[in-house]
Amino acid sequence: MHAVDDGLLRRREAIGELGDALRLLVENATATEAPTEELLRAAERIRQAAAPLGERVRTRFDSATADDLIAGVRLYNPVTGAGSALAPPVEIHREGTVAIGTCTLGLAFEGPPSYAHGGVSAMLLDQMLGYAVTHSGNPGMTGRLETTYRRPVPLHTPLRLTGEVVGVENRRVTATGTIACADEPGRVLVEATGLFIALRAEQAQRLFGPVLSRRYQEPRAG
Ligand SMILES: CCCCCCCCCCCCCC(=O)SCCNC(=O)CCNC(=O)[C@H](O)C(C)(C)COP(=O)(O)OP(=O)(O)OC[C@H]1O[C@@H](n2cnc3c(N)ncnc32)[C@H](O)[C@@H]1OP(=O)(O)O
Repeated sequence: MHAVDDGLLRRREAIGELGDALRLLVENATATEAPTEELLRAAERIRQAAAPLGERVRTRFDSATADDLIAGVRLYNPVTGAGSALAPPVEIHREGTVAIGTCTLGLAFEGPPSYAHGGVSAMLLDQMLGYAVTHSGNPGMTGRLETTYRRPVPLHTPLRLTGEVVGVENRRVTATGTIACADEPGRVLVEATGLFIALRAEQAQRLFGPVLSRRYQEPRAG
């Protein structure tokens, strides 16, 4: 169990506030039919708001200070992260061995008119399967993801997602998942089967060693 001090808690709440504001901005900017001049004024105001946030930033090799990689706290995950403008965000909990996710997709996720983009559905399912795989105690990276689109996924409609591990064979973990409307969970819209590969120690070190050692071994410049 990791202790979370008040400062960190407050920062995480602030990141969630900013994420909410960004998601509202993205949805309104996608849905807007405001006059053209208003679009130009908004663009200028948004650039002004973005500037101070860009004054002190991290590189791809620095995890966010509010994250906890060991405990799996990832505030900018593009599917679940409270701080991500890209995330619906999906809320995930577990019911037995099954991961259950809930979200509603806005117009920013549109592919075919009024329905979700197929790549968005694949991203959500990759996350659901990855979550189930991680919590099964056999974490790995996605090696293959096969997605079957049975029916289009409606926007502005509460969705129910699932993810579940169905097989473990040495370093290969197979998981399946679904997307359905929350009010009709038995009617599958999209389903996926994924193969996740547990990393060898040497692979994990090569891929994630630099980020982990910068975060957990080297003192950070204040
Ligand atoms: C508490 C925390 C909670 C937090 C929750 C977090 C949720 C996280 C959610 C995250 C969700 C998002 C998740 C993401 O988005 S993960 C990001 C997307 N995935 C990647 O970027 C992975 C890129 N690929 C690689 O890095 C390597 O190819 C990997 C590591 C996957 C395998 O490495 P490598 O290529 O060196 O393989 P190996 O030599 O070790 O072979 C191992 C075994 O696997 C078999 N094999 C390999 N590839 C495939 C394949 N494609 N199909 C079929 N089989 C395959 C292979 O034959 C061998 O089998 P066997 O001969 O032993 O039988």
